[in-house]
Amino acid sequence: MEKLLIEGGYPLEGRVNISGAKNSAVALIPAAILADSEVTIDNLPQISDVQLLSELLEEIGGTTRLTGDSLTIYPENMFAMPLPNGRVKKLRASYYLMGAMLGKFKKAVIGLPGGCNLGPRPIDQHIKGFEALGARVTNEQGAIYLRADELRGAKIYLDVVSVGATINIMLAAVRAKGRTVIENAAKEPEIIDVATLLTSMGAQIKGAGTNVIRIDGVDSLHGCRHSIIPDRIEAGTYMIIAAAMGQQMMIDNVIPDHLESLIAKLREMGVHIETNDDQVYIYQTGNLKGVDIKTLVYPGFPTDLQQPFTSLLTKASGTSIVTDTIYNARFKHIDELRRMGANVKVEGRSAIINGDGNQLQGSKVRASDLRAGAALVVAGLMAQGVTEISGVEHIDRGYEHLEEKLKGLGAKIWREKLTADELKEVENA
Ligand SMILES: CC(=O)N[C@H]1[C@@H](OP(=O)(O)OP(=O)(O)OC[C@H]2O[C@@H](n3ccc(=O)[nH]c3=O)[C@H](O)[C@@H]2O)O[C@H](CO)[C@@H](O)[C@@H]1O
Ligand SMILES: C=C(OP(=O)(O)O)C(=O)O
Repeated sequence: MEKLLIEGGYPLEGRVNISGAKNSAVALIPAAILADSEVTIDNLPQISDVQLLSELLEEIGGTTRLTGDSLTIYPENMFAMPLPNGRVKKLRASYYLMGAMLGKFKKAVIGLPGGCNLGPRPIDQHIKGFEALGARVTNEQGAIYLRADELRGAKIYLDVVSVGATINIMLAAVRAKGRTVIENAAKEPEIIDVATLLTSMGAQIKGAGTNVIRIDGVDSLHGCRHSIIPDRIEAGTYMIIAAAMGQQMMIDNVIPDHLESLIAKLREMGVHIETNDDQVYIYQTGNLKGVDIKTLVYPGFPTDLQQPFTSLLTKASGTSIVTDTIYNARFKHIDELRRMGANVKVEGRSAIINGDGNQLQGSKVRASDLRAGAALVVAGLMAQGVTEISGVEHIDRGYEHLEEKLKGLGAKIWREKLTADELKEVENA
């Protein structure tokens, strides 16, 4: 196990290139199961979630070949191998194997997913969707068993706007007989990306990116080639880093429209931002003003940027209030920020940050989840002295070449193995 070390306080400058989106990649890879010939996915981020999913496709009989940032998936020999345990438990997006395998084989056994511990993360809407399509679904000792004689299109109203349920139902419905209508669907850009891949495979999907998606099932889907959209959460993280420590930073390979809510909030804080088709330029701003944020479904402020944004707010003047309406307990980073000297507390569903005159100090902290890790990286870059972040395996789930990218901007960041004592601490935690 490893830890990240950051010697903070250095101004950052230069360009950083954004990778393909984690939350697209992790749905596109399972989607390839539905094809009857090879699927190539370009602009793939090198992150551990992607590696785990490639291995899962191999477990079910597929072959994968990674060339640079392109993954070719050969689905011809895949079969409905039960996956009740093992890798499926190590990431959230393994739940997409349910929709894809149900669509292709009309059966699947998939262990309940892992992923970031953000409080309860039910999958009842996924199951409601599969059942509406005609599947029998049972939960047996922590694994979901799905079976259908045939899948039939249905009208499905999601009680909660869910990215995962919207994509999972699409994956199964593209092979159902007749029309499926998903109402109150999520509208995230990653949903459009998955619909684009499925359409290139021969699926009939209308309305992805709106709250009503119509899918007309087809008998078979073929291979194709698809390039993943840029990761708006990685881009947002670097924009936050630029606002915190950047003198002049150019962020390349971004779709600025995907980040309107963040851009608006950064401007409200006094950050200077210019955008063009696929770049965001941020330059030194001097004093930052505190702002309030409330996370919402897309196009609202993304919950996945709430944690790194909180770190930035420790530097802003006045009091800021951060409310997460998607995951109201997504505040595990707060105690760690306090360890670094931040004046921040959690009250109910909100974090209250008082940034006045507060200089963070390098400390030993632990990343409890992916974006808590990103928050601690932002804080470490801002802090005086050295910050040691353990729990790096969470960060590796979602940030490609983090140290290289930050070093390219002038950051002092490196990785070391945990000492024997630190390993013991982790084991006992
Ligand atoms: C792999 C992936 O893409 N992960 C993203 C996805 O997670 P994920 O797909 O798990 O998140 P959802 O959009 O499903 O969750 C949104 C809200 O709906 C609730 N809910 C969800 C499903 C369900 O069946 N029942 C239910 O009550 C959740 O508890 C949460 O409060 O969207 C989240 C919200 O943007 C992001 O934080 C994650 O990065
Ligand atoms: C919560 C996240 O990921 P996952 O849903 O994969 O746990 C995230 O990307 O911030």
